[in-house]
Amino acid sequence: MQPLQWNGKSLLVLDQTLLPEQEVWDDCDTYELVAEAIEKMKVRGAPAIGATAAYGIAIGANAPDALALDKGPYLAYLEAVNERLAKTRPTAVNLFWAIKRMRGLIAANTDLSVAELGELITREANLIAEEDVRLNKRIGQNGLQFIPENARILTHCNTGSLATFDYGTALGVIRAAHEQGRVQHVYADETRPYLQGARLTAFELHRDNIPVTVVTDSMAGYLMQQKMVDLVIVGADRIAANGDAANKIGTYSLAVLAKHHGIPFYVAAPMSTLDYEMETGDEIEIEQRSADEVIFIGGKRMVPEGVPALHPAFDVTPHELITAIITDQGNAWQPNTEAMLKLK
Ligand SMILES: CSC[C@@H](O)[C@@H](O)C(=O)COP(=O)(O)O
Repeated sequence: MQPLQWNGKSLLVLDQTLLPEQEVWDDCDTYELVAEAIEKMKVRGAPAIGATAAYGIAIGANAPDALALDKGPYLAYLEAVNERLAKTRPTAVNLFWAIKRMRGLIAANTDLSVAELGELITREANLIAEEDVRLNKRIGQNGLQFIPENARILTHCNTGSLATFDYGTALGVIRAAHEQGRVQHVYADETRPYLQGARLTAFELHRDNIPVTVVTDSMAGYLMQQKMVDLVIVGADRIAANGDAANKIGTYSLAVLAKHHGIPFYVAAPMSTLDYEMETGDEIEIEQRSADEVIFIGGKRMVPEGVPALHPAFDVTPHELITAIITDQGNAWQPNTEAMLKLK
């Protein structure tokens, strides 16, 4: 199930905060509405955020008021659109990758008319979305070698169709392995506090008839101890030049547990998630979200009044804990700076 639908003028965004109970599509016809959809996590997952931002820029670039501007003010306005979208979420580098790509396109085509630029930007957004699906399928194929027959797989957060334009990254590998009959079972961590695993991964896999069981995040160690897991595979929001990988909070704990139990731990991501400008994961900004997202579940208070809560939305898994990074360009086995450079 794709999380976005482009109708040529506006972007329909499937509100993932309401899944699995309700399937509500928001019609975002201004770039501000697109920015808010990313901020409120109606659309989430690194590649999906990148594609959404690209469409946000296309919507901004083709707004009637904008098309009425002269070239100079139009270019300045486009930069304001880019800046607004860049402020939505800090950790997933795909957002900044998409904006950088649009900036480059605009800079290389300033000789075009305002209307032509608007059209060019829309075509680029469509290209980014289409490319995403193609790259995810390649990630799926590149990851197949790591999935044994009858694999019992543990995954975290949601890295599927809903987190991309379609197919998925880590879930793309699982999908590809399932197509070959290799998947015995998938355990989906519920992924507190947003429950992307329980609400979204379980929703997607169940719909696609891939056997899935939801476990709470704290059950992972038990599962590994009971020899119920053959491998762990997760996605990433930003991977530094040395292979350190930022992903949904709780990923690091899984990697430590996997190491302790001698279970391979894989990270799957498109090349647009690799940030060679950051030498190590220490440089990655971790989004700090509202404590209320931890304190309340479904509107019900879970923490006594007056007690604070923390909500770092991501953590960084050091490269030493990662067995291989799987990308559309190939895989980095036991990733380090040298292995990561070979992918570039
Ligand atoms: C293919 S998605 C990879 C990551 O973006 C995913 O694992 C993740 O951490 C998503 O976080 P989210 O906060 O739901 O946007």
